[in-house]
Amino acid sequence: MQPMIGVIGGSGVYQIDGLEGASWVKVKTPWGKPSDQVLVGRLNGLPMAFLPRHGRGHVETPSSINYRANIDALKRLGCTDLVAVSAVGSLREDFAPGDFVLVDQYIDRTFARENSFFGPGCVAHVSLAHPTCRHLSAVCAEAARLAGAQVHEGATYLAMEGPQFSTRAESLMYRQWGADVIGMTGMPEAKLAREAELCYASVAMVTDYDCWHEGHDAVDVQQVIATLVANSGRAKRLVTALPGLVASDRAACPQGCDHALSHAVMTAPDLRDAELLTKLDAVAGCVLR
Ligand SMILES: CSC[C@H]1O[C@H](OP(=O)(O)O)[C@H](O)[C@@H]1O
Ligand SMILES: Nc1ncnc2[nH]cnc12
Repeated sequence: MQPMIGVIGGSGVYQIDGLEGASWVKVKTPWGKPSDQVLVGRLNGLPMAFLPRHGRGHVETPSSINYRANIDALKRLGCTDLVAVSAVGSLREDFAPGDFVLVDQYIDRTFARENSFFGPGCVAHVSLAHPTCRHLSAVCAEAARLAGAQVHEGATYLAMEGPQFSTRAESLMYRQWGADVIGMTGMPEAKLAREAELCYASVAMVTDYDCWHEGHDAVDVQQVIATLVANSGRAKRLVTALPGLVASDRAACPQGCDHALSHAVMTAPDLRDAELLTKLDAVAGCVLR
């Protein structure tokens, strides 16, 4: 099977360069509107899609992003692998602004977002023990090194609701909990990618030390933007390196991300809700049909 990489751009990443035959396409989903149109094209012969998570011009807040529509749209377009790029605050001394971090665990503190494709009439429980794809994360780490970044593999991402940044007491508590980085969008994005049986890697770009560090000013938007601007070349080179590192003939995911729903659906076939099954067509059609 030929892979197709979907890149989800975070704060400061609203466009990717170098796609051949690129065009912005409108994708309709049963979950409502995605954050924006999706840029589709080819990079070094591989089909790619790009969706700015907050929309071009940064219109959606972390809580107003329609995560279900975004993941559905990318799956509907044929994506097999998602690379999610995010700005994060660092909760540890050795993750410095400018560093790239491959997230492999989450603590989900979000509370005002739709976090599942499933529901009454089609109940499913996927495993999140290993919420990101190890294989795709290793590919992204290599791409980040090729792009000249300082890379840390393995980190716990604290997903907060926002939009305000944390209080100092919260920031200190998250450090005690063992979180390494903090952001506002990693969840439910990773959960939904798993439900949609997509390989998902989170490339977090450290922009600040949040507000726990005695030696640094508390985070503000200017700080985040300044670091993102300084890092934009590396982020672009990372994306450009991806097609060369992904096999053109894609084997099954060694971790089973592409079969996450195989034993997850609980609802008896004759009691499943027809309307919900129709909505699930793109994300889960292959196990429900
Ligand atoms: C501009 S600072 C806060 C903002 O940046 C991060 O966005 P993303 O994860 O999409 O890069 C953070 O999660 C907040 O949404
Ligand atoms: N310190 C921080 N907290 C939450 N989200 C962020 N995004 C970038 N820096 C952040």
